[in-house]
Amino acid sequence: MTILMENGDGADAVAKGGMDVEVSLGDLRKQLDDFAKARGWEQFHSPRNLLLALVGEVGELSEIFQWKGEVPRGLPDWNVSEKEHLGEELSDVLLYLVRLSHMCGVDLGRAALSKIEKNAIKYPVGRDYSRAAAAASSKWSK
Ligand SMILES: Nc1ccn([C@H]2C[C@H](O)[C@@H](COP(=O)(O)OP(=O)(O)OP(=O)(O)O)O2)c(=O)n1
Repeated sequence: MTILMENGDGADAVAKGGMDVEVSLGDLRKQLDDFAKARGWEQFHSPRNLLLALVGEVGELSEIFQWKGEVPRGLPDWNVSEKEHLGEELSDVLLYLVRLSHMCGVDLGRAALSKIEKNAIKYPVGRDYSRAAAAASSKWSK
């Protein structure tokens, strides 16, 4: 599975013709493998440890938004340093997720594509999703 990494100001950079770098989950998995091997950290990268590290990073990500109230898409009022910090925490979450999946023997790209297909079946196009609460409930259509 390939994801697009945006250099610069996220969605704005793309709109302004900023450079995109293509990165595959496989690339990240391999780099994380090399990173852990080089430091003798494989012994610490058990599924449970990685899950706890992932949750910790989700906490750090949440702290960035904590007490700010709702923020508009694209975060137009955030400065470069705030966006850089956000990018770092998002990356920590992604990297631990990729590593955790690998250590659990799950092909994350394949699993994600399959889940998107299941989501599309569960939430078919054309239904009334105007009530957000209804769209979030798995029982709403039964
Ligand atoms: N045993 C470890 C420790 C770190 N990392 C990598 C994955 C994360 O991308 C990043 C996390 O590093 P830190 O634990 O230093 O966390 P932060 O970067 O968030 O630093 P801080 O908590 O000081 O803000 O390093 C790793 O793979 N295995």
